[in-house]
Amino acid sequence: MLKSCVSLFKKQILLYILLGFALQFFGAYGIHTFQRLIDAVPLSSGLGELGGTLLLYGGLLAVCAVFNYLTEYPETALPVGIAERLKLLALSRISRMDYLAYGSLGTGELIRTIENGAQAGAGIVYGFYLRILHELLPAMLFSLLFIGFYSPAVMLAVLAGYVIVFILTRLLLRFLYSVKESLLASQEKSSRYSVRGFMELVVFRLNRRYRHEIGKLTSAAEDIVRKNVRIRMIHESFFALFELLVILIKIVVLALGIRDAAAGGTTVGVVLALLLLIDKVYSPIAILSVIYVDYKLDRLTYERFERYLSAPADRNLEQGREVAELRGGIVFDQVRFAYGEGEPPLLQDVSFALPAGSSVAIVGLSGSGKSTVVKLMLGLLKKDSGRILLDGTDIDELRLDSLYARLSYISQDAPVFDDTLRGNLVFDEPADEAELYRALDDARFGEKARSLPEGLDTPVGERGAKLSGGEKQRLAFARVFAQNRGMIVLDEPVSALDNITERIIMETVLERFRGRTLIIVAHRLHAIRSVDRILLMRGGRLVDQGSFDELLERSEYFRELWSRDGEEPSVRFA
Ligand SMILES: Nc1ncnc2c1ncn2[C@@H]1O[C@H](COP(=O)(O)OP(=O)(O)OP(=O)(O)O)[C@@H](O)[C@H]1O
Repeated sequence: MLKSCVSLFKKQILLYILLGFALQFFGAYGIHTFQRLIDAVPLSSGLGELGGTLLLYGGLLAVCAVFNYLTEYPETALPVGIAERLKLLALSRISRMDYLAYGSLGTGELIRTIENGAQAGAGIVYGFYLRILHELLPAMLFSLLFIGFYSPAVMLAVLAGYVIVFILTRLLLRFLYSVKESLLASQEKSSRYSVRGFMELVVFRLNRRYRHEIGKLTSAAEDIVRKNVRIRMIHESFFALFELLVILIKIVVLALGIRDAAAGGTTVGVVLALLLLIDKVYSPIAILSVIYVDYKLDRLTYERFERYLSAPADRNLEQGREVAELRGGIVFDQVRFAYGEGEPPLLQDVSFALPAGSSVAIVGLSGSGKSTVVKLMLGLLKKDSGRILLDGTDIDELRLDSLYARLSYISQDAPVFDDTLRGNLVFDEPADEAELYRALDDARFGEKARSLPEGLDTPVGERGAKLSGGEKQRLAFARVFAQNRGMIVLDEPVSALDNITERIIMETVLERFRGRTLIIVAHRLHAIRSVDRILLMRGGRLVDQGSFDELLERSEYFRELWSRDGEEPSVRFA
C-alpha cells in the first residue's frame, strides 16, 4: 500500500531529493568559497581584486536561499499528500472489504488506526527515507568530500567518529525504544478511557462510574508524563554526549590547525572551513538518531494499519456477470451458513423459492436468522453451502455492484447517515425537489421536512442523531420511494414507528411496489398481513411458509407469535 502510494508522488520526491543534493553541495561550496575569501584578504590589494569571489559567495548564498524556498513545496505537499492518499486507499479497501470482516473491525478503533496509520505512513516515507535522501546523505557526502579536500587525515578521523556515534546511538536507542513502546501503550489506554467517557455519558453517569474512570485516567496521565520526561532526558543525554564528542574533535582540529598555521602549513581560512564542515558533517548523525526512533515507532503503527486493512475483499463485488435487469425471483436451495469458521451453522438447510414480483415477509423470534437470510440474499454474507439464485443465476456469479444499482435496502441499524435530508435521499445525484418531497410525503416525513428552516438541506447528524428513531426510519423509507427500484428489501423497517404511521407507510409500500419483489423482515405481524407469502424462521431453520391465513391455520408457532402480537400491538414482539 505504501509503495503504490509513493509511486503517485514520484515527481515531487525526485524534486525533493535533487533540491537536497543541490542545497548541500552549494552550502559546502559556499564554505569553501568563504575560506578562499578569508585567506585571500591578507594577500589582496583590496575589494576590487576579491570582487569576483565575493560575488560568487553571495551568489551561492542566494541560490541556497532560493532552493530553500523551493523546498517548501515538496516539504508541504509530500507529508500531507501521502497521509491523505493513505486515508483514501484505506477507504477504497473498506469499500471492497468482505462484509463479515468489516463487521469485526470496530468503528472507533478503526478510525484511530487509519488516522494514526496514515500519519505513520507519511512519517516513514517523508520523515525518514526522504529526509535521509534529501538532507542527511548529501550533507554528510559533500561535507566529507570538502573535508577530504582540505585534510584527508581529518576526514578519516570524522569517519572514525561516525563509528563511535553509531555504536552509541544503537545502545541508547535500544533503551529509548522500550520506554517509547510502553509510552505508546499508556497513551492507547488513556485514549480508550477518555473516548469512552466522552461518548457514553448516559451509561457512565447513570452507573455513577465517572469518578472511577477519572481516577483511572489520572494514573494513566501521570504515567504518560513520567515516561515522556524519561524519554526526553535520555534523548538529551545522547545529545550532550554527542556535543562533547564534536567539541573534542573541534578542539583537536583547532589545536592542530593553530600549530600548522603557525608553521605556515595551513591557513586560518582552512581551519575555519574545517570547523564549519565538522558541524555540518555531524549534525546529520544527530538528526538520524532522532528520526530513527520515530521511524521504528511509525513502522509499528503502520503495520497495525496494514493488518487492519488486510481483511479479505468481497470476491464478487466488482467482478462477475452484470445484472442488466432485475425481476427479483429468489431461490434458496439447502443453504447453510455459520458466522465463524468452525462455529455451528446458524442457518441450516434453508430452502424456498420466491417468484419474481411477489411480496414476502420473513418472521420469527429475535435471533432466529431473519437478517442473516436477507444479507445472504443481498450477497453481503456468503453461504457455506447450498445455492442462492437470483433470477436463475447463482449469486456468486453476479457482479454485486450492478445488483445494488437495481435494488433498495433499508438495514436494521442506522438506516440513515451523516448528511443532509437530500443527501440521505439521493446521495449526490441531481433530483427534482418536488419529487423528493413526494417521496417524503409518502413516508410521512414531508410535513416535518417542510417545517425545517433549511428544508432538504438540513443536516441529520451522525447516524441521524438529530432525528428520532421513527424519523430515521421514515427518512429511509423516503429514500426507497425516491429510488423507485425493481426489488426492495426492508429489514425491520418499522420497529420505531407508532402503529398508525406504520400502517399507513406499509400500505403505501405494498401499494406502490405491487408487482415488484418486496422482502420485509418484520416483528409486528399485523404490518405484513397482506403480503403474498410469509417465511417462518425458528432457530436458523425455515419451519414453514405460506400466506398469513394459511400459517394461522396450520402453524401453532405462528399462532403463538400472532397472539402475542395481537395482544400487544404497540409493543415490539421480540
Ligand atoms: N456478525 C455476526 N457475528 C457473529 N454472530 C452474529 C453476527 N450477526 C448475527 N449473529 C448471530 O446470528 C444470530 C441471528 O442473527 P440475525 O440478525 O440473523 O437474527 P434476526 O432473526 O434478524 O434477529 P432480530 O430479530 O433480533 O434482528 C444471532 O444469534 C446473532 O447473535
